[in-house]
Amino acid sequence: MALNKFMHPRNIYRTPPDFCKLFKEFEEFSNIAKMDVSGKVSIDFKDPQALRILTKCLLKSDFGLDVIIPEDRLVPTLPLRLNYILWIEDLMTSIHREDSITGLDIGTGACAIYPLLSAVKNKWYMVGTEKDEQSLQKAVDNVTRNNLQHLIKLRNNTSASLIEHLFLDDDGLRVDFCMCNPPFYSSFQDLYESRSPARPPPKNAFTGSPQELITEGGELEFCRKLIKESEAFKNNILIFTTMIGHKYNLKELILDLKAKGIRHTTTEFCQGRVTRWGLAWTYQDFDIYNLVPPREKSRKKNVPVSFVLPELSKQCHNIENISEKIKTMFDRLEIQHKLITKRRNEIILNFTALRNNWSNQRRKRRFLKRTEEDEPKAQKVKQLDVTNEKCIEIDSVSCDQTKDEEQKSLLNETIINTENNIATCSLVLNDNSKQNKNDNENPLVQGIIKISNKVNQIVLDMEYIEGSAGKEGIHQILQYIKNNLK
Ligand SMILES: C[S@@+](CC[C@H](N)C(=O)[O-])C[C@H]1O[C@@H](n2cnc3c(N)ncnc32)[C@H](O)[C@@H]1O
Repeated sequence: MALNKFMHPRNIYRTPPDFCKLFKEFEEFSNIAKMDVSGKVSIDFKDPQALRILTKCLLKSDFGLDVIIPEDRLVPTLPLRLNYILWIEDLMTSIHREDSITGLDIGTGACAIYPLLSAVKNKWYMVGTEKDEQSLQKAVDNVTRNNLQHLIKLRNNTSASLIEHLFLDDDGLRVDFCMCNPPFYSSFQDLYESRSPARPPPKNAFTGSPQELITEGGELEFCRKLIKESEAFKNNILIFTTMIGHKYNLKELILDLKAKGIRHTTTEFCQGRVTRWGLAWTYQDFDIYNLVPPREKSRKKNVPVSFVLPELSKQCHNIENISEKIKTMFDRLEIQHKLITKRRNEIILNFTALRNNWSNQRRKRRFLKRTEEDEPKAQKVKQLDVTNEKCIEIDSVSCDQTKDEEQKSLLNETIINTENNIATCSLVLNDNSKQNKNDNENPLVQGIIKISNKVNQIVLDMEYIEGSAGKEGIHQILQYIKNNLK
């Protein structure tokens, strides 16, 4: 399930870009795109050049920006960049900062993408820092080409600090916010290992230079350093923010802030099938958590799917017994579960599935039967089952997206491929192996199951909380329960 609907409500890319329009408008785009007989336009998301041109054309058509994206640097994903800027807009509005806003972008990259978008979209004054001289030079060129020097100042950072260097020359410098998209990885090995060898190669192109992707200690240490430095400049920057690529790092950083009693809030940046997180903290008297609450909260208002359980036998038809049966099924499926509430008329469990063990049960049973009937032949079949696991799973996953939607959804997630996280590179629509294996720490499905007694009926309510399989995962697990409840 694509996450586009969870994009920031003001993100223009909630409506996927019109490829036909780009095809007509930009010769460059028409050179890398294909138009089929029905007039549908598609591009090869595996081709970094295609991604670069797509992003360049979108920057031009949607923001009037003329940007050169160097071939050896990241192609910035626009849906994600916008999600971050829109969240900062919300933070600024919440503290009544509306005019003459100044922001700081730490590690602005060769496109100076955040300063450029912030300047044209919001007329914010932006300071961008960069430690890679080549990227800095390209960034300066991009700012000059767009005549935005009056709003954007770029600074070389030759120091080991993240923000301290800015205040050494000018301790009176005041900015409303800082933002940052840190390099994710601590080493080439970290970058390489973030992708499990068990997974097929990513479907989308990967771009980015080592200096953009790697930093000592990875993003966790980078952000910790920023938090530490922020203490010394608590009155120079009203709200500190950073983007985070891994949820487990977000959790660690929240613990750090909590331990220091620093006010903070978080958000999710959803685009395509990839989620990133935003963390903001302040030393000012702003209750930012309540002013701009974490977005996950609103997502939890998912409508549960309900099912009235058929009565199997009078003695067994009670919520305790049903809950025990479901727990046994969850154990069999390696779905972790925990009792949340037990009342006279309801039992509530939460559950987390890290891998899909519920699909193709019939097929698996058939294989098993054949194994019993014909041992040597079955050995071969079993082998096939393992190697073709992905193909088999693909059959089982109901995919309600048309090819058209696939292309659109790819736009948002591809781009993530061009970002710094290879681990999520393969989260493309067609890659249903994700439905089966989840090499990240992200759950495949996380939900809540409520078994309740309602007017002599036992009702099962299942609610989706999060997970890469989306609500479809909940429907599949419910189907498994229906099929196996005896
Ligand atoms: C993941 S890239 C992000 C680039 C751009 N902001 C974007 O979102 O596309 C991280 C950038 O931070 C820069 N960087 C790393 N450490 C830095 C530091 N201490 N000061 C300034 N820039 C730094 C890198 O050179 C790289 O360009």
